[in-house]
Amino acid sequence: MGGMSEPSDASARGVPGPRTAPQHTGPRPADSGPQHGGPQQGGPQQGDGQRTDAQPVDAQPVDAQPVDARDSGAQSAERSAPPSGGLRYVDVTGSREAAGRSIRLVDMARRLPQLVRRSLQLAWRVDRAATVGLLACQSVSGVLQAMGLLAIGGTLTALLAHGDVLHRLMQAWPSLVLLAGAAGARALLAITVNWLSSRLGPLMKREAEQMLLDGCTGVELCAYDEPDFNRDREAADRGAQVTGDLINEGQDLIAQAASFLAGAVVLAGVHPVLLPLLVAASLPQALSQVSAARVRYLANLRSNGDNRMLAVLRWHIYTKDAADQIRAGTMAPFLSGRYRDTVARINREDRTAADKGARMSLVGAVCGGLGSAIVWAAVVGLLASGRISVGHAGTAVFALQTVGQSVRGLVSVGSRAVRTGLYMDDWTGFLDKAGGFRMRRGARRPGPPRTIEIRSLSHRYSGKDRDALSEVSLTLRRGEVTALVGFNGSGKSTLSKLVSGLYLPTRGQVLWDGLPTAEADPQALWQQVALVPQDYARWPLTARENITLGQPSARGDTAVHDACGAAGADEVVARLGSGLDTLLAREWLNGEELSGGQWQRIALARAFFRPAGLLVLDEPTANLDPRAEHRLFQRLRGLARERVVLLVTHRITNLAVADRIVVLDEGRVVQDGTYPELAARPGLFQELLSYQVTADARPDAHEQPGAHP
Ligand SMILES: Nc1ncnc2c1ncn2[C@@H]1O[C@H](COP(=O)(O)OP(=O)(O)OP(=O)(O)O)[C@@H](O)[C@H]1O
Repeated sequence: MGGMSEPSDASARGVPGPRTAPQHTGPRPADSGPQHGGPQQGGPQQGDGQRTDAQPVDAQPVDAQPVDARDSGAQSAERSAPPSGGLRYVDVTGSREAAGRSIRLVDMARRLPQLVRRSLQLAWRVDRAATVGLLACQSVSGVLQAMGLLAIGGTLTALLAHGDVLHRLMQAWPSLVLLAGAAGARALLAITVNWLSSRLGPLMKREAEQMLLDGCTGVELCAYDEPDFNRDREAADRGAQVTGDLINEGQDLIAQAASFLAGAVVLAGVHPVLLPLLVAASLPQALSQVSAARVRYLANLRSNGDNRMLAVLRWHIYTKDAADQIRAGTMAPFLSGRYRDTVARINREDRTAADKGARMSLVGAVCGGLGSAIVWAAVVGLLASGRISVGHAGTAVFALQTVGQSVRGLVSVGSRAVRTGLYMDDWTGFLDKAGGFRMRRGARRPGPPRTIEIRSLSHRYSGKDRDALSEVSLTLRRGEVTALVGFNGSGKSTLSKLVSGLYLPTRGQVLWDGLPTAEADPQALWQQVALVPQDYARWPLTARENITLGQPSARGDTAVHDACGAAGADEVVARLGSGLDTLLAREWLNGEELSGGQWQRIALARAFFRPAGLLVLDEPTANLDPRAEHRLFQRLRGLARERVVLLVTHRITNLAVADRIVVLDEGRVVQDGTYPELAARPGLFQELLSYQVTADARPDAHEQPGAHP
């Protein structure tokens, strides 16, 4: 832990990113609210992904994959972007580009009702009263707008009629009262709509996040080995964050549509030719707006790889994790240079898009101006030919303005809503997809295992062309410590995860007292698992919570102290300012930082605290000092008395504690026996032993480097 780690690809993108990071040392974008050590860069509004009203359609992120993972379907424009020193991100499916190209007027018209429905569904789920209130306010507001426009007509007709001024004013006053009343009521309704929307937006966002979290915790662990799953999960996280915007956009759309309808009804009443004429005249401008939005969107899409690269660079430049290495390695000029080159490419892309968008807007504005001139000419023509009265002409002026504004508003809000809808698609798509990985195992609840039988087990990770484990058969027993040894990549951790039921075997079985892990209730099974993985979590929680994992024992702190004693973590806790109540987080989070070895002791205490029938220790002493390591191995035998213990370690000399040693090589069991047996038998174990003994015993091991010739 604590080494240089890259941000997740979503944290690297220029859009609202995920807030998920398993450990407080891990990277995460800055939009994640209270952070525990993640990057302060990036965040939700980076680079081209800035979501502003002024820029209605922005970047859709592409999906981070190493460049060689690109498939033939990747037709993304990112291919043409110059690589950023080898590593770059590509859209493996090209789906985002396709989605971007689909921003057309007709697609918008098709998608908008769907989006409004979707936003209302989610709103209904979180707050029915507010949803009903919103809809009611919008409907009433639309009706009032139509009444207001009609009242304008009545007022103008009365004021422009023949007769004395007093009489005309007397005729006009009911319409004037209606006009003022409608305007006042609409203003009040607008405030209410605003209030209800701001109440609903955050609720919807949190609900969407909650649904996503539930979706994620309920999937098989193997899902995380699927590139598609990871890509979709991060995209979904961004989608969850924009769900709150959808209510505002949905409301804007409803308001604009109501305003359009009100104006249209009034305009149609003035003269039937005016409405179609106005809509036809507004079309070129609407088309140019949508085209300009598409150009910006696609340009942002082309820069996405570079934007992600910027976030990766920022992460490494900003954070403490790499700060020492940047200094000691004098890397700052190199990293800044790469950052500057990447920024220059993005700027070029932005400028081209801005120029093209401006040209399109200009053409649209000219066409719009011509269209308006035709409509106004029609009004004048109708008035001159006596087909409409002066009062009607006045009404037409206001209605024309209303309809024109709402058409422009519909297009502008529509393109924003369509963009939000694309993000939302990622969210809903993921929730559906998570179903594909959702845990569907049996319902039988295993107790503490007496034996765990691994029967002809093979396992292959997704996308790999060879098995990580092949035809492994062995039996683990309660009261025994079984050690797994072998070279890096020989399959030790994989086997420990299969034994723990975290993975299900591709072939063969893991049987807990005869019950296959695939048929056991996973939650009940994991109640019986105490696991210290190689990369254990450093939860930004109190020391107590770090040990109990939020599941305290009936024995209270006594059980916690016992576990600490067994793990050597009692010394760590004793030095903490507030003992078990100390927050184990970085100082800027008001916590206390621990060293790597101190963390490892806490992780061990966590496992020893758990009343589980299987204890799995994967490299449990990698960070421990020799004394702590020695003590741990001394205690292991006692711990094994009531448990099945599986130990993965490279510390061969400490293996004497194990009842049985299983040697793995390239996913196969090549040796199996006690320490004395294996030490005496030629084979891989002897070889491993010889390296360690030789390294420790080498006379030159303790000499000064300068003493060598
Ligand atoms: N999540 C994964 N997805 C794909 N391949 C994986 C994954 N985890 C491990 N592997 C592959 O499976 C093989 C076995 O890995 P495993 O982690 O089990 O080895 P190990 O013996 O524990 O290694 P080490 O001693 O380095 O910890 C390796 O080739 C590794 O690349």
